[in-house]
Amino acid sequence: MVTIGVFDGVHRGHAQLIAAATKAAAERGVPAVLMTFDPHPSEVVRPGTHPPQLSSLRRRAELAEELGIDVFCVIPFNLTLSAQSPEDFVHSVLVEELHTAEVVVGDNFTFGHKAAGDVPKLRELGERFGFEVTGISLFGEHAVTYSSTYIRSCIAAGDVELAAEALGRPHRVEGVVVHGERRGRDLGYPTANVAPPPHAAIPGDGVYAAWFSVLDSATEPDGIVLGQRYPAAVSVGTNPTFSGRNRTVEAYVIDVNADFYGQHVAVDFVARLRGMEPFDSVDALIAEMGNDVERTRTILDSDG
Ligand SMILES: Cc1cc2nc3c(=O)[nH]c(=O)nc-3n(C[C@H](O)[C@H](O)[C@H](O)COP(=O)(O)O)c2cc1C
Ligand SMILES: Nc1ncnc2c1ncn2[C@@H]1O[C@H](COP(=O)(O)OP(=O)(O)O)[C@@H](O)[C@H]1O
Repeated sequence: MVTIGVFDGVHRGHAQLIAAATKAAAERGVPAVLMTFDPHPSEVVRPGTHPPQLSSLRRRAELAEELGIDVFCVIPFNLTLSAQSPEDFVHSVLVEELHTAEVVVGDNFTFGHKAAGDVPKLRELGERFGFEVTGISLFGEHAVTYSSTYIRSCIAAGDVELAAEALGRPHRVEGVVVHGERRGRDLGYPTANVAPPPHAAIPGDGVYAAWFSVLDSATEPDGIVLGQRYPAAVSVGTNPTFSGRNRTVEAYVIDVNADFYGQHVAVDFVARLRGMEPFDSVDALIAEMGNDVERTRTILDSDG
């Protein structure tokens, strides 16, 4: 039993598809296989068009496993694969490699050269090669169909609450903590500057309440439990008060004093507090940061 797609974000629509796939696998007594592609097909077909990425491959694998997928299979996407006809793709990958008994996909699934294959085409090929095809209707709420594209636009607009509703969890930005301008400490708010991987979907400039966690580490920071979430007030932007140029993601971890440099960390964006502002004075910025921290405490207290 195979389900196929990019599955970026593993959102609630994906979760429904995966639920149908794992159920079908259990009924047949076969492993539930999720087949995905890397790099993103659009980057291969039209270089320079990589969409902002909601989740790393590793994170997608973790989330798929939590949802009951047995085998997470990554097909290296390249021009040769993109040039395959729908028939060749199905024959070489689904039939010869995986001996698929059933394929579960979303109703909008397309495959093969120029996305010429669709669900009816897959059904036709299923009849020819002897596998069943289940098409799942797309899931949404409040008059929107949940999709990776929709969630990317929520995140770009800074609406992390809407993104979280569609994802079923807050949007996560992962990265390594790097050195910044060494200003935070003097302001009274040291910030862990998170350097995300290329293409990561970063919320629009602003200040956010978020959960911060250290993911894995050779030397865990003093007083920090790996994987545990800590409340943080997070700034995304160029620090216009200081006429900064680089866009940074910086987390002030509340009530914590630890050395985060070099750590692999995650920031889970829960709520947007305000926009990024150029303040007239450093004191005005510090006062506003104090407000941000108090609001973050309140929001995350009720978030559990
Ligand atoms: C909660 C919070 C809110 C912030 N809001 C702003 C802001 O509105 N305007 C701004 O210029 N910088 C803002 N910053 C960023 C600070 O300017 C930045 O953290 C400080 O310059 C330290 O930079 P450094 O980490 O490179 O040393 C904010 C930072 C935090 C943690
Ligand atoms: N509560 C905290 N939240 C974030 N970072 C902290 C905290 N306490 C100590 N730190 C440490 O301070 C560093 C940030 O200090 P800062 O003065 O902002 O310098 P820079 O931005 O140049 O790294 C973080 O990378 C981390 O190692």
